[in-house]
Amino acid sequence: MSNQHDNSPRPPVAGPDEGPRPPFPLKLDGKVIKGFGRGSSELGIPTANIPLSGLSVGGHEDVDSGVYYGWAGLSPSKATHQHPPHAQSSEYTHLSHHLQETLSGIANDHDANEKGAVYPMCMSIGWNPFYKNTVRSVEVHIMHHFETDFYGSHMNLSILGFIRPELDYVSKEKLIEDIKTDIEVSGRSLAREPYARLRRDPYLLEFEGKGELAS
Ligand SMILES: Cc1cc2nc3c(=O)[nH]c(=O)nc-3n(C[C@H](O)[C@H](O)[C@H](O)COP(=O)(O)O)c2cc1C
Ligand SMILES: Nc1ncnc2c1ncn2[C@@H]1O[C@H](COP(=O)(O)OP(=O)(O)O)[C@@H](O)[C@H]1O
Repeated sequence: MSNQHDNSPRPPVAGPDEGPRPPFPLKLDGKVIKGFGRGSSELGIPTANIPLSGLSVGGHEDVDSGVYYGWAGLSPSKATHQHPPHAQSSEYTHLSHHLQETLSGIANDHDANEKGAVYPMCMSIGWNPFYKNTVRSVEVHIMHHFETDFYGSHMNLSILGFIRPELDYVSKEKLIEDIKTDIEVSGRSLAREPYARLRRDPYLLEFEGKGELAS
């Protein structure tokens, strides 16, 4: 965690091409709560926060801090109804045109319906050393453009791979640059068939009885 960002080139994908290797998929879920309000305003990259208790649900308190990728299921809300993920390839945020096309190619009718919606995501678990947070947080950037926020929605996460440890940065610009690279790496990693297929995991749209995990 005390690692400092350097300028070495980053690998284009993370995790084996054959598919997720244990402990992945890691599953965790929780209600979307308010974070520190920096994601959108300071970084231009909104991140949906879920309580850290979401981690203990699956017995993953010991999960390493760092950046991960996978699929996120969101319970039905105004946000998920307005823009189903397969509506337009350009709805994917911060991704090159080619990757937008690839990811929209693996979207299907199961992705957004009255049960909710499934999206590609890139997330950080940790202390945000750049901001010197004193509590650990779970922050998820969904690679989709939403017209409204979705606080209060339930989010089911299937984490399929680890990208990198948390780093400290000399500037906000360097942090943003690395998060954008994380998003590209996530898109490329998820587009591989063994990972793309897990978008249809029924768990992602199971929300019944999960309200008690919300606080
Ligand atoms: C993909 C991704 C990677 C991140 N990597 C780091 C990191 O290496 N170091 C760090 O201090 N914060 C990292 N962050 C966390 C940001 O600092 C955090 O999202 C920002 O503080 C917004 O927080 P807020 O939504 O609680 O306001 C990352 C966030 C995301 C989404
Ligand atoms: N693509 C997206 N990914 C994640 N959250 C998003 C996205 N688009 C809109 N949001 C909304 O923005 C909120 C996060 O905004 P942010 O500025 O990071 O504030 P805070 O950290 O205070 O919650 C999320 O909780 C969600 O409701």
